[in-house]
Amino acid sequence: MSARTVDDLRLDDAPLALASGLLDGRTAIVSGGGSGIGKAAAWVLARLGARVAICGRNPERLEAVQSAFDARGWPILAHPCDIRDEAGIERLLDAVAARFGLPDILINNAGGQFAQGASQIAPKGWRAVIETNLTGCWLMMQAVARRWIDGGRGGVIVNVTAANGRGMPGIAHSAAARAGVENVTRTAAVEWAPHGIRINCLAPGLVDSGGLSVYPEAARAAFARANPQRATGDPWDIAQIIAFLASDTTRFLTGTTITADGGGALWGDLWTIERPVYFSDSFQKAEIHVA
Ligand SMILES: CCCCCCCCC/C=C/C(=O)SCCNC(=O)CCNC(=O)[C@H](O)C(C)(C)COP(=O)(O)OP(=O)(O)OC[C@H]1O[C@@H](n2cnc3c(N)ncnc32)[C@H](O)[C@@H]1OP(=O)(O)O
Ligand SMILES: NC(=O)C1=CN([C@@H]2O[C@H](COP(=O)(O)OP(=O)(O)OC[C@H]3O[C@@H](n4cnc5c(N)ncnc54)[C@H](OP(=O)(O)O)[C@@H]3O)[C@@H](O)[C@H]2O)C=CC1
Repeated sequence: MSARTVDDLRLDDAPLALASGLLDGRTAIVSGGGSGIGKAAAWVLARLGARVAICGRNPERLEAVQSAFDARGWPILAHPCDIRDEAGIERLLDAVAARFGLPDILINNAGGQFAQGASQIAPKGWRAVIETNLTGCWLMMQAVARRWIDGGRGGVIVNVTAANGRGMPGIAHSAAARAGVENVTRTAAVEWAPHGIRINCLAPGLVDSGGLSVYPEAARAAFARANPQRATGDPWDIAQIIAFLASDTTRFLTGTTITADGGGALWGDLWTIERPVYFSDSFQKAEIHVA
């Protein structure tokens, strides 16, 4: 696991931070479990003993993970679902209930965005990202929490957001959505604590998953230099922290956000679109055009 690329992932062999068997008897739902961070999370949770249900829009990706789990004898449910569709979420939860019973863990990982300057984003694009990264995440957490509350039992939610503390130049819609998820997490952590529901966020910095292919080549080339470690993380790094947050090891942790970004919140200049000349090393102040 030293080379931090998704191609090098050895999901079966990479060392686990937590004791195997820690999640024996638990059921976890992982949204976006067919690829990248969600797929790695599904693997970690299964290796720790959990039964796993994965969802996403693309059935082929889910089926590939299902086949891999079947080959290992790990219980899995692969159920296509768009997290923006509340009726679809109810069907997902019904399918999980029929197969495994009420889930114990929700990993709210599905999400994505496109890179575009803030002044250029069309209303439809803004709504698509907010619907996915904020509303979709919310619909999932509310639907699962309702079932826990109705069932008189608690559970654990991990919301995967993105490191947004210094803003996210080039993805303003996602920055707004992720900040919203982090705040509703703090709110729900208080409101749902009486029901034994714990909820936290994990905010990754740049992680070398297939999802990065949507960014311009020039921006991608600079990603690995945009933090003090001068490296991207890999999905396994993030998956281990997801499992940590999902386990009873963190039973005293709720309403918080863990940032895993190689120190990018402290140092580094990240652009998901082409870096404006204003921010280049060669920029001279006289170049500023003041009307
Ligand atoms: C220091 C700091 C550390 C910060 C460190 C953190 C950095 C974070 C880096 C994050 C990395 C990742 O998340 S990597 C993983 C990300 N994976 C992805 O992003 C892939 C998934 N992305 C998506 O699925 C899409 O982006 C998303 C829009 C959300 C999906 O929605 P839909 O399928 O409904 O959307 P579409 O139908 O495709 O498009 C809807 C509209 O959105 C707009 N739109 C869509 N794609 C567009 C594009 N490329 N360019 C312009 N506009 C676009 C158009 O208006 C579209 O309308 P029309 O014009 O009518 O078509
Ligand atoms: N890689 C990175 O550098 C970072 C990633 N993140 C976030 O981490 C999460 C995982 O990303 P990553 O693994 O890197 O990238 P991927 O693109 O591989 O993963 C995104 C997953 O979300 C699913 N998804 C997207 N939209 C929906 C939807 N509307 N309904 C259901 N599923 C959906 C996708 O499946 P499908 O397309 O089949 O629906 C896919 O499996 C995302 O929320 C991402 O934004 C945050 C910070 C940095």
